[in-house]
Amino acid sequence: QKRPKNYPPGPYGLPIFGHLLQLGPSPHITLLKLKEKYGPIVAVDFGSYPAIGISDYRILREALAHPSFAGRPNLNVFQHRSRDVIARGLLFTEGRQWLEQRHFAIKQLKALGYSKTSIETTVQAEISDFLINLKADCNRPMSIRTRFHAPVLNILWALIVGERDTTGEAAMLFKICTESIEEHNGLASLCMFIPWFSKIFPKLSGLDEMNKNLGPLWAFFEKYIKDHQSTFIPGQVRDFLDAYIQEIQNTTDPSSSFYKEVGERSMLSTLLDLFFAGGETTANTIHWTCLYLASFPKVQKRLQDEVDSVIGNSRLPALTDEISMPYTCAVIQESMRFTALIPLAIFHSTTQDVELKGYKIPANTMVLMNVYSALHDKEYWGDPEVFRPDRFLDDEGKLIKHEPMVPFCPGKRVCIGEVLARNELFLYITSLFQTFSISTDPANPNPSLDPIVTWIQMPPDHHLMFTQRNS
Ligand code: HEM
Repeated sequence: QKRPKNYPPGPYGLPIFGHLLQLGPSPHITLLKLKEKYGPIVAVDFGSYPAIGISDYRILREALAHPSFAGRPNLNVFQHRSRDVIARGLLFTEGRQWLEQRHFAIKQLKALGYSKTSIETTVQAEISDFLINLKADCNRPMSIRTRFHAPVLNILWALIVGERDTTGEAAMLFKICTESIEEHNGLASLCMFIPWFSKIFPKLSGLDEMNKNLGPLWAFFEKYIKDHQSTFIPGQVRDFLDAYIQEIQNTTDPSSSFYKEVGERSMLSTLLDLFFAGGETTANTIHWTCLYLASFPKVQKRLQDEVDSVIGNSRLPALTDEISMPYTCAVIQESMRFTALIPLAIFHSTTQDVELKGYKIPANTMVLMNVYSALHDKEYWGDPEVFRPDRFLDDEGKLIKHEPMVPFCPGKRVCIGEVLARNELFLYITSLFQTFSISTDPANPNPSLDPIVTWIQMPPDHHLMFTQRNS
């Protein structure tokens, strides 16, 4: 692709690889370093894909709000995942297809109460079961690596297929998929961005295995889809899946993403999107918060004091408590800031030629929204590498809004699960620390807080000890 005259500056790259090797295992950190020499908008090539990285929260907000930056790159893994020649669903699509799937998902999830207090009872029931299970394992160091996945997925499951997944099969299948992404992370990015690499080395690249692992997950979803199709009564929508089936039945426009077979493929991909986007993210944020509070006992004690004085120990935490618990909210905010869970958001792409801060960026340029750079901006935060929830409170103890706080990427592609995630985080964190004190493993009292970087920043494996309070 020919670059326009005032394309953003950037370092020299290698033939074939572009800057993939230079960007290393933590591209968000490398982009921050490149910012010192080239400024906040820097050109880097991801193998065959020209890309720009944006590492300034003001420019990030401007780009995220602009429709020309709301595309997604057309990568082979997204097509494989959709079992089609183009990506389907809503997470990795753009244009009309994305808008249709996004509007539909938001409308239906709203109708099912996902952003309202009506989801509270479902979350509380899930948490109660989760706490009972945890009590059986308390007072000894244990790995919590995948502990939060099943309860978080169950909440989505209840919304989407109308029942809890009591078998734990969904959580297990997701675990296999995420572990294989983790295992093949480096090579997988080579075959994502240098497509012929995966054709020559399908085994080595890990793409084969990742696709193989998706098979049982697809089959699992298909079982539920078939079940719903055979019991669906038109006009009687029980859950998200029913609403989708109804939409497919009502669609007569052959160019719609809900039309017939395309509609069925879109349904499967949208389901996968909701579970991947909603499960891993929320479960890992709860995990990170437990790790931070075990590592910083004074913060934990202050949070527990607030839980004790506002909620006590004779009832379950409720969403109405949030307004009286600014310190707890500040801890959750700081946990999301400190973690920068999705450090480069999900790759964006320009949908047409566009100008940003005087630079010309052609259509189909991949855009790396460096969320990490905003959440760790040294000039703004002063001490971004310190875990300090008080930065979210003013002198009167009220919550402060900060412009660089963009963990959900406000703008055209803002996370559709933000409210659900925030509600879940509040209920999980308050319930956990109402019931338990969490400490580090005496054999490893200062566990590493360095993340394992894949598309998200995962907590390293370590052991924590849960001790029941007021027992
Ligand atoms: C702490 C939890 C969560 C975090 C930090 C988070 C963060 C994000 C981020 C950074 C994006 C990318 C936005 C962009 O591309 O600019 C995103 C997209 C998305 N999230 Fe979340 N998310 C969380 C929970 C959830 C939940 C619970 C759901 C389920 C309903 C969900 C569903 C989605 C979907 C479907 C998208 C794609 C939106 C689109 O491409 O238009 N997320 N999320």
